[in-house]
Amino acid sequence: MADFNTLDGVNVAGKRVLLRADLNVPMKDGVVGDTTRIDRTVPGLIELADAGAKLVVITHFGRPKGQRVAEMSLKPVADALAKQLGRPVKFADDCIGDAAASVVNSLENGEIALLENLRYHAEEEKNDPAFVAELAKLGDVYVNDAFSCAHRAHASTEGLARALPAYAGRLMQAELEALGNALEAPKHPVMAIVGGAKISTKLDLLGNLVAKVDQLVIGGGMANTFLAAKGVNVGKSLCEHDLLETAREIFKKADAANCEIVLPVDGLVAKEFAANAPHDVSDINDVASDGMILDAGPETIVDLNKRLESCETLVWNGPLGAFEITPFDTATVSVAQHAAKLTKAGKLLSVAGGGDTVAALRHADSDQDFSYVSTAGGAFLEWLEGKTLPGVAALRAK
Ligand SMILES: Nc1ncnc2c1ncn2[C@@H]1O[C@H](COP(=O)(O)OP(=O)(O)O)[C@@H](O)[C@H]1O
Ligand SMILES: O=C(OP(=O)(O)O)[C@H](O)COP(=O)(O)O
Repeated sequence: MADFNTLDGVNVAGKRVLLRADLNVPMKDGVVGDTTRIDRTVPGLIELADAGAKLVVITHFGRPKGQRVAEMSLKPVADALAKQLGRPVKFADDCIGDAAASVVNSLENGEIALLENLRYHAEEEKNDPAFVAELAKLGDVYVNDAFSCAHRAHASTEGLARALPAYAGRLMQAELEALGNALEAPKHPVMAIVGGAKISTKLDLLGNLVAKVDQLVIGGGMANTFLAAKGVNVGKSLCEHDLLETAREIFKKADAANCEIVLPVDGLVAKEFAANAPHDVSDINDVASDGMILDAGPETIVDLNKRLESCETLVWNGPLGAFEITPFDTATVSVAQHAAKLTKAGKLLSVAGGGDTVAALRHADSDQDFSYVSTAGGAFLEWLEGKTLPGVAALRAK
């Protein structure tokens, strides 16, 4: 039995259900680029709406840092959500105050509304009690269906669970069950691939992850900080130069835990971040000082695919390159397809997660063949570390 409150047996008819979803989806030119997070949220919303709830969906989008950044409005997401639901979605252009209240008050049983980006208010990430109270006014019960945000102790993921009767949504429940089944006692050797661009928020967790896995492949933008920590010149590549000491600590922890850290040996280097930008294959020690490493190179790809063949389990968060722009999707696509092939042949258990990682696997046409694809990236890695996730802890039976 789950050690958190689920929706089983909860009567939501006529109640205002404040549901925290994660609709932080990849967006391209103002249009949702990958609907996985929406698709996975929809069945839980339909269950609640059909049970007669007045459903108020709240989510963040991007990192606007408390500002009303127009490109981070949820309006296009409301349209995509309505399309996937096959039902109308009312939209309020603020998540608190009169704008939110008037939309919520207009809901009939079974109707659905989406409120504007929670992170337009800096108080959201601060888990500010007054902001929690403002949000709590909009609901009779709270449902957290955002497993991919459960590693954040924010107002909408943690504070609200303390302010209202609180339950795990169906997606949250399914994610925890599926990850538990797949990875509670993973078969070794275990390889983790961690790439992507959220370096500062993911770097710390790598220090614990090295104790759980046999090989840690660091790729994408994340790799550059580790390469720089080893004295490699990464030119103008995405790199957090103030985190080099943290990266060095992780090398030490990996050594102590007998975990091999695998870094790229070559890269595709371009002078601009653009599709089809002129680029060279460069040895990792010869990156031009005005160049950016936008993908792993061919030698690295061969090495990673070979390593995968002697692994039993793969966990993956974060693409190996800027996969949205060709040809910098090459490494991600190749490794995804190889892992999918090994999984299909019954030789590998593969679990991947993260908003962009899922989009990358779809782009590689490999998502169907992975053993499990989670909507979560950072939260999934923190769960794997064995950390208590604040968003889950707050749902524990009280
Ligand atoms: N070498 C790189 N340089 C710049 N950006 C990169 C690089 N490698 C990957 N990225 C970017 O990382 C982003 C995904 O990172 P992240 O958000 O951490 O993944 P996820 O959403 O799956 O957790 C993608 O937009 C991709 O373009
Ligand atoms: O996309 C998300 O996480 P992920 O990149 O780890 O998959 C979540 O929406 C959390 O977003 P955040 O990392 O800005 O808190």
